[in-house]
Amino acid sequence: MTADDPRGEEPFETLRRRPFALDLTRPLGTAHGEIRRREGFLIAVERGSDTDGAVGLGEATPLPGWTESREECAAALDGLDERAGAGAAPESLDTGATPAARHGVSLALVDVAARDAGASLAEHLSDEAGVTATPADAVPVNATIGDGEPNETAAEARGAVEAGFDCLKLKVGARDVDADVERVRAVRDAVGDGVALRADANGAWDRQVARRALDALAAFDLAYVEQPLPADDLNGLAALREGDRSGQPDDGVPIAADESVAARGIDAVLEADAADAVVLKPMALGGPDRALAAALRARSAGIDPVVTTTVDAVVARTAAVHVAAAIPDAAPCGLATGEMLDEDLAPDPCPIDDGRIEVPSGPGLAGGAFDDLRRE
Ligand SMILES: O=C(O)CCC(=O)c1ccccc1C(=O)O
Ligand SMILES: [Mg+2]
Repeated sequence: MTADDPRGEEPFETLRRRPFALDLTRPLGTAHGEIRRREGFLIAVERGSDTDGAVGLGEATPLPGWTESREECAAALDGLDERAGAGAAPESLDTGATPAARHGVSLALVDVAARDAGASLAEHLSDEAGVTATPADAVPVNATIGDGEPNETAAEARGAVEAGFDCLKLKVGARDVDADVERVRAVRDAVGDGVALRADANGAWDRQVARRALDALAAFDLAYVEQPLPADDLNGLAALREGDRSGQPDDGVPIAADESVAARGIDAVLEADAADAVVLKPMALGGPDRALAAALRARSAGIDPVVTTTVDAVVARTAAVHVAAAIPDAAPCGLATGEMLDEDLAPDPCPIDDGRIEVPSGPGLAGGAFDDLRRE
């Protein structure tokens, strides 16, 4: 949108929201219990006197543990109806307290702004963030494998590699360390050395157990262990990175922070030297703009950003693909979560092929792909 475009001055007067609930095909087993169902709100913003029907689309799909509850999200969105103009909404929503609500509204606004500019969301977000590199046409993704028995876990891993994934993320921490070590061993044996393996403990361990787990898992050449300690234990994460078995820096299993970033913020995680990689969930960080800003801060600190979802519906998943595309040379991202859902809000404009997702060229989220949702 250009400065002399009068539409740019016009507030978004209508903000609509529609609740949805989507079941997972089968529960995703994590150390925090099973994720079975995702409930959220589809958001649409529309200019008051628009004649061209420009509608921006967003999604707020809260997941307690990473974001506010559904009730808190609904209350935050309800509060907006009383304010003048949805355009000011992201600023009036508290990123820390209600990140999913802010995600929903800010995504809808950046979607319509990108559409006005004839740009893809990735192009628009990278322009706004001052990224000079052209967004990627495709992003590499990891397969996500939940908790299960060793043979089940290995079979899923083999299936993912056959489908073209060369990076797998396994949930750990739901059973004792020895059992998880057997699961990781079974997967490594099944897929061989050419596949990158990540493990996600979702904060299940204390410092002593985490040390033991990392020492035992060192044999399997893991790309990283995600959130081995509770979210708030930044000093514990830093200590795990320091005190590996060999005592040699850079010789231990790398550590990724996920819940810590949502709970404490990217700056605190970077300042504490708590991680080698950071897992960024736009839904938990208050929106695609905030997630990209966090990714760029991590990058400039020499820490790898990895964009993932909270098992969101298709609108938020597509937005997360654009965030990943805007990060120069992003590592494999946790964006292959659409297939976990039994049904979705619309057909997926981002199919996964050979471990990669092609980024929709736009405008906005995905050109006309969500036109039915915009009209509802
Ligand atoms: O990162 C991935 O591969 C998929 C996303 C994922 O694992 C996840 C999904 C929902 C809630 C939490 C998490 C997590 O990363 O801990
Ligand atoms: Mg995680």
